[in-house]
This record gives sequence, structure tokens and C-alpha cells, in this order.
Amino acid sequence: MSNQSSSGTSTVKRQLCVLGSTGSIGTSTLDVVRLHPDKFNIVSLSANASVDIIFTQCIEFSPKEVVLASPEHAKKLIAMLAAENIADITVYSGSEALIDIAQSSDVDTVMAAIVGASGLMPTFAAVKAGKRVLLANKEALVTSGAIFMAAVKASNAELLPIDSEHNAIFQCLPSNTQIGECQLLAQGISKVLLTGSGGPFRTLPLNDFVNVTPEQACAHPNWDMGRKISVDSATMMNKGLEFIEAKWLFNIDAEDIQVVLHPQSTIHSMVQYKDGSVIAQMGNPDMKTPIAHALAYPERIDSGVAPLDFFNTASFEFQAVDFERYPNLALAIEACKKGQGACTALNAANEIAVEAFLNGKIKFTDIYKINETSVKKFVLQQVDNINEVISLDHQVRLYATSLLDNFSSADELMVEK
Ligand SMILES: NC(=O)C1=CN([C@@H]2O[C@H](COP(=O)(O)OP(=O)(O)OC[C@H]3O[C@@H](n4cnc5c(N)ncnc54)[C@H](OP(=O)(O)O)[C@@H]3O)[C@@H](O)[C@H]2O)C=CC1
Ligand SMILES: CC(=O)[C@@H](O)[C@H](O)COP(=O)(O)O
Ligand SMILES: [Mn+2]
Repeated sequence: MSNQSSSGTSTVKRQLCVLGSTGSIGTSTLDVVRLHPDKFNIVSLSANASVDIIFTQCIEFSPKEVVLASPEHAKKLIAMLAAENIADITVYSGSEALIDIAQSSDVDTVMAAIVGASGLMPTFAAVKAGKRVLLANKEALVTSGAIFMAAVKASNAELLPIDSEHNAIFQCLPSNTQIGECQLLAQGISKVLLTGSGGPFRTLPLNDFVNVTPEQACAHPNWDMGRKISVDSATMMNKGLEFIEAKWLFNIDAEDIQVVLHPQSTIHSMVQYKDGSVIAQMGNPDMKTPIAHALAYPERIDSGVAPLDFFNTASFEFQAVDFERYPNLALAIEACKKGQGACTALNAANEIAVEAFLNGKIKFTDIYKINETSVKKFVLQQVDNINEVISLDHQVRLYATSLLDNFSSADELMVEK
């Protein structure tokens, strides 16, 4: 779609589908959209079960179509809209409807902000339909890697990273860099430096990890995010998923990605060039910045985020990662090197383990045990197409769920030999 005038400003409104509109990324996306009614039109929205929030979004943004996960939630929303005499919003339910809105010809831009592998198929549909895809849902890429990127290439979809680190890296790369077509070493780049805060337990004594609560794990020092990604930040599995995400987005080997602890989250990542230059992207930790960057790319628009105040900001610190504190990060880097089976298994096991931790079924430290055991079992599984991804994801979920029982009464995992 050509919507750039010769001055570089857009002349045509982007037609948006927001998958996961009720979550942290979804609501921040709508915050940016609200600032630019001349640039963006909301065509469709989706949520799992947050009917009250999506109802409010319907009133404000008048989408054409809305999808909820279950028929019960859809029915409830239909009744609420009818009570307001709103008849021009069609409400659907289920995973097929989610795919339909993501690939609809009424839409040119899809914000992929569903959490977890549940977002894979609609995001993949948007890619196959050649949309501009704003990728927040890192699990979709981690779980399908080369298959996802091959679909981007085949359809000519425009993939833009929302994850703050990957958006930062993209901003630090030469301006002609196209995601999916990167040749970083040939462009004079020697390393991608992926920054991570270390989460809420960066200085907690190791012996205390076993007793941390979901509330403590979700209290990220810098970012306000959904519960799943917050726990991933606390284990640093988030950085592991981002390591794999960086490999695919920037076509870069694991050896050329380095994780750097930066507790302030002011620098969102960096790119190191052969000549010794290091280019960093920085700003206040607010996802509206990368969202605005990708929504309007290559134009720059107001995001509503306050500029960084250099005279009233914490000093920047940098540290190496202590892998004893963050074994999940080591596991993810290893999975990245081992291949797709290991990455798909790691992601699926981690989703089961994090949910169990959030529901009080297992301890924080059990997350790693479930992840490690699951990766070991499925590491050699071949994954060559999207159906095999879905099938492996399903098998690993069943396996990881079966492991949960071992934790309700005993600390040590009884591993199947
Ligand atoms: N939050 C952040 O700052 C960042 C997030 N990301 C990534 O973005 C994605 C979204 O994260 P975040 O916004 O924090 O997550 P949230 O939990 O806040 O929101 C998730 C969204 O997905 C919907 N959803 C959940 N499960 C399903 C399902 N099974 N089917 C359909 N929709 C579903 C939720 O609906 P409902 O409200 O009804 O539950 C909600 O709209 C994740 O992949 C995360 O890793 C990446 C970088 C930063
Ligand atoms: C905002 C964002 O992109 C998150 O993924 C963030 O990176 C989480 O912080 P950590 O660096 O603690 O994982
Ligand atoms: Mn991130």
C-alpha cells in the first residue's frame, strides 16, 4: 500500500485490526490511535474474555467487527451493544473468526498483541495475507521461526517489531534494512546488544527465589505489562524469547547476539558496528513509543510519551548476566542453537509453567524444571510446517501439564526416563 506523500507524511488512513485490544499492548495501541484520528481507523478488535473493556472500546472506536474467544462472551457483548442501540458492529467468536479479521481485505495493518501461542494462527494469517504486521506477540515467532519468516517473504508482508528491544534494534540499523532480508554482517554490524532489566529479583538472594509470590514476580521495576510477560521478565525467559525473536527478525546467529543487563531500561537495545561505533535507542520505558514508531513507519508521530529528562534520570548501569540466577535464559539460548523443536517445546512448556505459577500450583523455581524437562523430551522433534508447529505445541502442553502434578506435593521432579 502506498500511502506516503513526497514529504513523507501519510495521506491515507491506515485501516487497523487490533488483536488483543484489551491487554497492555492493545490499550497502549488505542492510546496512540486516539491521538491521531486523521491517520488511523479501527476496523476490528479482539479479546479473550474482557467484555466490559472491549464494550468501552466499541463505543469509542466504532469497529466494524469484534471477536471474542467464546460464544458466551460474544453473546454478552451483543446484548450490551443492543442495549445502547448499536447495530453496526458485528460480534463473532472463536479462532476462525480471529483469522478472518486478521486477513480481511478491509484491513491493511494488524497489531498482533494476543499473548502466547494463541496468537500464532491469526498473526500467521495476517502475514500470509501480506498485511503490515506489527509484532508484539513474540511467542508466535519463537514457536514457528523459519516457517513464519518464509511466509513473510512469500507474501511480501511488512513485518515491524513492537517488542521494545527489537524496535530499538531496528531503529539502530541502517535505514535501508528490511526485516526478513537483513544481512547485518555485510552491513558492517558486529553484534546486536540485547538489553534486559533483570526483572524484580535481580538482587534477591538466590535462596529466596523458591518463595516468591506471583504478585512479587509481576511487579516489574520499570514496565507495566501483562502478567505472563511480567513473570517471563522475572525469570528472564522474556530475554530468552527475545534472543530467539532477534535471531529470526534480524537473520543473525546466536553467537552475534549478546544480552547486557541494564537495570534502568532506558536504553532499549544497541547495535555495535565493526568500526567501534555503538548506536543505542533510548527513551522512557513506555510501549507507546515503539507502537507509534511502527504504526506510522517511516513517519514519526507523537506517541504521548514524555521526552527523557537527562538531568533527572537514574545513572545508566550495565552488568553481565549471572546464569545461575537466570537458568531459563541459558535454556532459551541453548534452545535457539539447537533448533525449532527445542524452541517450540520451550515456549509451550513455559506457557503452561507460568500459568501454573500464577495460579499458585507450582513454585517460581519449578518453572525452570518444567521447561528444562520438556525441552529435553522434545528437542529432536522435526518441525517443518505450521501444522507440525501446532501439533508439537499441543503435545508439549499435554506433557508439561502432566508434570505439574509432581509439584503439588513434592519439590523434586520425578522425570520420565
Ligand atoms: N506488555 C508489554 O509491554 C509488552 C508485551 N509484549 C508482548 O505482547 C503480547 C501481549 O502482551 P500483553 O499486552 O502484556 O498481554 P496482556 O495479558 O495484557 O493482554 C493479552 C491480550 O490477549 C488477549 N488474549 C489472551 N488470551 C487469548 C486467547 N486465548 N485468545 C484470544 N485472545 C487472547 C487478552 O484478552 P483478555 O483481556 O480478554 O484476556 C488481551 O487482549 C505478548 O506476546 C507479550 O510478550 C512485548 C513487549 C512488551
Ligand atoms: C517492554 C518490553 O519490551 C518488555 O519485553 C521488556 O523488555 C521487559 O523487560 P525485561 O528487560 O525485564 O525483560
Ligand atoms: Mn521486550
